[in-house]
Amino acid sequence: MGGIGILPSKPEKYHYQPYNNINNNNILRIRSSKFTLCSSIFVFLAFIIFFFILSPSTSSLPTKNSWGGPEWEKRVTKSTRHNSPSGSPLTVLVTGASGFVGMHVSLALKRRGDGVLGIDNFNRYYDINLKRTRAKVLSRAGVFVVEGDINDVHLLRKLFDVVAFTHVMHLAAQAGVRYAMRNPNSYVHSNIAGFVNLLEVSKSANPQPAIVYASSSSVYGLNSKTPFSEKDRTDQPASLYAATKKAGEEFAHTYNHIYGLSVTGLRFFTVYGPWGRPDMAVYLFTKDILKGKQITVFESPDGGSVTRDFTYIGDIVKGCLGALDTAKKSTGSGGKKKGNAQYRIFNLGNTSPVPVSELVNILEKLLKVNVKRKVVPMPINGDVRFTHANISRAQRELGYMPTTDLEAGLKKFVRWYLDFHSPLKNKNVW
Ligand SMILES: O=C(O)[C@H]1O[C@H](OP(=O)(O)OP(=O)(O)OC[C@H]2O[C@@H](n3ccc(=O)[nH]c3=O)[C@H](O)[C@@H]2O)[C@H](O)[C@@H](O)[C@@H]1O
Repeated sequence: MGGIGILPSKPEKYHYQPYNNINNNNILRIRSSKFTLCSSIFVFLAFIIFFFILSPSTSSLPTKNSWGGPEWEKRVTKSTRHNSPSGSPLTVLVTGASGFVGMHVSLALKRRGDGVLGIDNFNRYYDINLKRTRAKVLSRAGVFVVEGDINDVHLLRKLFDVVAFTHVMHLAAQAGVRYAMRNPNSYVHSNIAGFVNLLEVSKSANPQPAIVYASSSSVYGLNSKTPFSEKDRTDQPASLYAATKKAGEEFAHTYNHIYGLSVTGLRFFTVYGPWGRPDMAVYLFTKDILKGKQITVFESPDGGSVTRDFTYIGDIVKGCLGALDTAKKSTGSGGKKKGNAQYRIFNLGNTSPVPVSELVNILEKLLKVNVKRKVVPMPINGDVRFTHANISRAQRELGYMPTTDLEAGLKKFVRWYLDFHSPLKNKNVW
């Protein structure tokens, strides 16, 4: 893992001691300071080993990092080459490229001829094999995914030295609403520190890229006005995850204001589909239903159903591309603002909330298995009762129009799931 804590957290005072002032007393002091230095190094190493290797709170951090060298640079440059017969192709850095949304967006960009480079830390929050396989699919399409962390300032600077990115599609995050109570630090690390690091490097780049970043429907928290509009309150987060996503939005605004970075935030509403995340309900339920295991379905504290505005990945990809294509250039360069820059935020949802119980009914029908379900009150872990997107702003400004209803989208998911997990499948074909 490279680069954790590379940006200084505390200012330090520099003590200068001239070389020619060294006498015998000083030698004794130097010896004792050597001892202090050695013990400090030992304590420091013990700290590093505990926090970055052994500590369970950082177990989702990547375990290896490898980048640099002429071959690596060649691959970076090749991946960002355009292949577009017309128009003005983009050069996009996609963070979290081996994630669910990251893989789909990277592929879509590459297929239409844009230059795309991915970065992903391949952490172990969920099945690493799924992430590696997504990276293989990308590699076959000509997208190189650099293995590294967005907290690594040296790596990010190097990437901006090698490539003049026009856009950053920032999708890297510690995802999952419920896991945030178990491991809050990993959310702060990725969703706040990592994002700020990326904004820092982007604002200093010349040219500055336009930033499009993933936010979440969870920022609406306890808002009860439906459908959720971008103008509604987002200052009542119900989960630690939501709080870090909201913080990300605030940092994006600050960098837009101070440095002239063009920023666009996309609030995704429970995205599902092929290559989806194993920690999410659609994947989780499918896996357990097929194993004949009982699934747990949450209901609201008053006994009502919990509903979500489930949004199909194909629709989300169109929204992401719409945001990239309409993003205006940043106005600053090399860390200096030269004028006001574009600042936008959009809901990307499906505008038709479905109760989770209905999601289970559809899966039951598609999988042809009688579902054993246990209905329990929603745990107090930050889940919200319902989400429902008002998408008129995205429709107007991005041409965003979701076209996949839950049943059609689940059909595609199930087909992929069965294929991906088929014991007959030769894994090398991915
Ligand atoms: O749209 C969003 O903002 C968020 O959507 C999802 O969060 P969530 O809506 O909780 O998605 P799932 O984990 O797929 O859960 C969907 C629904 O199933 C319910 N569920 C989940 C798991 C379970 O065992 N039982 C159960 O009833 C949840 O309460 C929720 O209502 C993602 O995990 C977040 O990363 C994302 O930011």
